[in-house]
Amino acid sequence: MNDQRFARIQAMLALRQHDLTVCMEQVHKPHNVSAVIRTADAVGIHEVHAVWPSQRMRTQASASAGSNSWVKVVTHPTIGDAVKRLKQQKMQVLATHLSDDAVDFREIDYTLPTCILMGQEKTGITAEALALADRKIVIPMAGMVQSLNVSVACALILYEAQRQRQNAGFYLRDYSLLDDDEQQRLLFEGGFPVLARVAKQKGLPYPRINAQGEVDADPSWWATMQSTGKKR
Ligand SMILES: C[S@@+](CC[C@H](N)C(=O)[O-])C[C@H]1O[C@@H](n2cnc3c(N)ncnc32)[C@H](O)[C@@H]1O
Repeated sequence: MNDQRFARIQAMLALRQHDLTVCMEQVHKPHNVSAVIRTADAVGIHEVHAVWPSQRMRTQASASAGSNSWVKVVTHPTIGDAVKRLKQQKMQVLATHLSDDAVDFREIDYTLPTCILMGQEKTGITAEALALADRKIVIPMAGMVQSLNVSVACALILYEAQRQRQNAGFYLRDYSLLDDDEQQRLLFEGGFPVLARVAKQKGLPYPRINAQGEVDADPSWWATMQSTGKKR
């Protein structure tokens, strides 16, 4: 890949906040899912979670502006599975909830490993999610409507987290805290999208990207990439 692209992806990797995430509980409108993913990318979130009964989540390309390829979406069959995994990662799990006993979202310390649970468009957060969460948070409302759009609410909270993390120096790193395999995946898929697509189709492992931003693969890997797969 060219030097500029390589430098840009490396800079993005260094700013990724490995311990900040969002979990969408049955958020089902594609434009909302895509808008959440787009905001996640903008604040440097590398992985978001979704409770979704089927594996495939529908997103809307125009609302995500390409951010889908940079943000990994991990789906879970139940909220219990999702929260279990997040707690294994030592995250504080914050449920967004429109209730009197929820705390103002600006009172939270987002420099701690944090997951924000967002609820379904119509029905909101489930009772099960509320029971599993560590705290409930709310964005104060002073108008006539009861709630905000889910992606708007998510953006407000994520940018408060971004503000706190920026003040704490979390966006000043020049090295990435993501694990090496994940950095390599993003460098290959972002730097060589056509090769990545072919490698995926052929079931080939991704090669390493070297310090110059080049594909470091042996001749047999290239030969398999170029083969048509047809028998002669
Ligand atoms: C349209 S709201 C759902 C409204 C639903 N009737 C309820 O009572 O929760 C969809 C989601 O957006 C988020 N949300 C919207 N407004 C919010 C607010 N003022 N504070 C916190 N979260 C909010 C929550 O995640 C909520 O579950």
